[in-house]
Amino acid sequence: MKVPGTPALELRSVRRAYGFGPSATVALDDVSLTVRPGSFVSLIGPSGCGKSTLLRLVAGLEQPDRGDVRVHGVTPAEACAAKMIGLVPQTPALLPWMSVLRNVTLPQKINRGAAKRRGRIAGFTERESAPAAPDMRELLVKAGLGEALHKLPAQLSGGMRQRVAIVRAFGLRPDMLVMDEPFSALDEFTRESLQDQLLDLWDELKTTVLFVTHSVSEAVRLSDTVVVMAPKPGRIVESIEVDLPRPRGERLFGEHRFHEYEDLIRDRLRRAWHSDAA
Ligand SMILES: Nc1ncnc2c1ncn2[C@@H]1O[C@H](COP(=O)(O)OP(=O)(O)OP(=O)(O)O)[C@@H](O)[C@H]1O
Repeated sequence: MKVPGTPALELRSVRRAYGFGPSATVALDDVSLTVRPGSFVSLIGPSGCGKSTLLRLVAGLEQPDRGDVRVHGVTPAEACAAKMIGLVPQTPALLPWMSVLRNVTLPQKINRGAAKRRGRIAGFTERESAPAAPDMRELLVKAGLGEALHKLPAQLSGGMRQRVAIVRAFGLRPDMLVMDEPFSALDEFTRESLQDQLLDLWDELKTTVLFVTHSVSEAVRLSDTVVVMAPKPGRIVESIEVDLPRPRGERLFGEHRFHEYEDLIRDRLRRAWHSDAA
């Protein structure tokens, strides 16, 4: 059960393999990770290093073969039942027959009981158990979707649709938002503008974010911690704390320290890649 003062996320010696015997794929081997409440953590690493597997374990969609996963001290299944975890997939899953506004307000209505369920989990303070539902119309306007409130998803661009999905996920006030390469299909300009809006929402709503990306600059710009992973077996090779001031606007791209972090992470990724190729 949730215990005050526990990490937002804790993985201890987690192993997850697919298949059996010598042909098994070890997607995650002896993975341990601790995430502070309210922090922004990115997972980065070559294809097949277990990033999505890690997200699925955190979201309670799969079980580890060994080790333990806790979200605020409770199991992912308990955390999901209490709607503590929000998921933003690579491609936004919006209901095509509903307006933007209804797409984001409907889950809020459906999940009204979530606050009560959270309240039943021992250790929640009153404020934590019933976080105030944000005004979705206001959040949509802040995310630059003021003109699109009554449009259908098919009338929006890909970037706008993803923005709606992000607002919807934040609107449920999850304690942990799990995002699997949410911007990978977008052009660079749209991507940067969505990063801005994600950072604004994160700053306002103080949600812990676990974010998968293949982009080094995106990881540095967004994160408090960048977790570098390597494949075969999938594992964490290094957690890098990004000590850059916030807010991290466009000016950051011109700063020397930003590029130093990029170089450091690229170096660790190269090593991870070579260790795989060796
Ligand atoms: N359901 C499954 N059955 C069998 N093997 C799987 C399954 N899911 C993942 N794997 C294997 O586990 C390893 C880790 O996969 P995972 O999708 O977690 O990696 P990833 O880092 O997210 O990769 P990518 O960056 O390409 O999305 C890969 O070798 C993959 O083939």
